[in-house]
Amino acid sequence: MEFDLIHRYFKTPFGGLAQANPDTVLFGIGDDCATLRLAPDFHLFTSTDTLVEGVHFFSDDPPRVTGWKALASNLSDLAASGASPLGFTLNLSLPEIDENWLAGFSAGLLDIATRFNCPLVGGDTTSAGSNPLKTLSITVFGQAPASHLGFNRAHAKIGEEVWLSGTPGLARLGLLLEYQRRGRLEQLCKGNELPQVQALLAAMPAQLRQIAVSQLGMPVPRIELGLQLRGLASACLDLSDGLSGDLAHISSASEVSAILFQSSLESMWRKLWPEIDQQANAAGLLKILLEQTLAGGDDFELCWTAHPNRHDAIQSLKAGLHCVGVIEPGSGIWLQSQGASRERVSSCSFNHFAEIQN
Ligand SMILES: Nc1ncnc2c1ncn2[C@@H]1O[C@H](COP(=O)(O)OP(=O)(O)OP(=O)(O)O)[C@@H](O)[C@H]1O
Ligand SMILES: Cc1ncc(C[n+]2csc(CCOP(=O)(O)O)c2C)c(N)n1
Ligand SMILES: [Mg+2]
Repeated sequence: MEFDLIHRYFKTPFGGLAQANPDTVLFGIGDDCATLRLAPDFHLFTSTDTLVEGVHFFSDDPPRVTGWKALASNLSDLAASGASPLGFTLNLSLPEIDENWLAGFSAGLLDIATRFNCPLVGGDTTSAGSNPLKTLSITVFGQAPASHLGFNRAHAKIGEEVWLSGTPGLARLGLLLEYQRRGRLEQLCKGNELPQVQALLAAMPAQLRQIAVSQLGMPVPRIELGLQLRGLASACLDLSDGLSGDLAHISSASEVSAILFQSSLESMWRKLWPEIDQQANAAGLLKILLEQTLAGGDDFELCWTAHPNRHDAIQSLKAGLHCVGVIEPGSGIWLQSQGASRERVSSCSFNHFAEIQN
């Protein structure tokens, strides 16, 4: 039965993509192992990520969106390492055969796989047993020249600048909107945070709401940017848990502190939401926006450090890159306000064993 499924939903399209990459995929779906060829003098990069229904995606999410996001979150790890995609494997654990879901899921997966030239080369399909929820695991493979050793989290140095791509925090707004749409917003907001978050969501222009929901469901992994940052960035990671939690990985591995400038984070938001200053309580809205940016999650944007003499080269790579902070001696993450006072930011990574789920 599962052989039939694999053929119908996964082998045909991805077999096609694998055939389009004969120099890379020597053997794809159908054998005990897939065989991938690295370019001469290239290193293999690999990363794995699991999506669990109800934890990483909603049960009623369009399956196309779930298919896209499953591979996007893995490609984002390659991007953060400055590696280019070679292929991926997919492990599916399903409570039942839902043909509609499988058709949508494989369409979303094919879409992003084609866009990033990353063929499906193998996997495993099992029943979820008595577990009623779907679990999707992807392992992605990529390569980079041996001269590029990735961007080690321990390589941030004092005096370097802290950069962000896109607008971290946007996916968190998307998540808040999706919880609100399902009448479950209070599950994401602690204590008296709820009315402030409701005010923020109510003030968002319709177009920004759409962008936020799309950033949550269909993030675009920053593969090209990761390649461009080779030789420019020192430490780099992708933001999956949230800016404060993920940047804390760099500060603790590099034994430094990271100072984020409130004014730079606010200008980042003003570019996307220029009308915010016309709102009655603009300062209050910006404050909540910054809290969501720091606590965030699901952004799949890149965060990196680089020597200031690389500033112009980085700024000219593309639009939408923001220099938002600096690396200093010390430890932890700090938010520096306009008045020069500094507050330590408590790192609030997504905690799988604490957050309220379904
Ligand atoms: N069960 C495990 N066994 C071995 N290593 C693990 C396990 N879980 C996580 N790791 C490793 O721990 C490190 C941090 O894992 P984590 O999943 O937080 O990665 P990340 O890149 O920071 O986040 P994300 O995967 O969401 O992008 C990674 O190097 C990962 O390979
Ligand atoms: C339905 C639903 N509820 C909550 C969230 C938020 N969320 C789940 S896992 C995670 C961090 C990264 O996980 P990991 O560390 O496993 O990569 C975040 C921010 C979501 N995406 N969907
Ligand atoms: Mg990562």
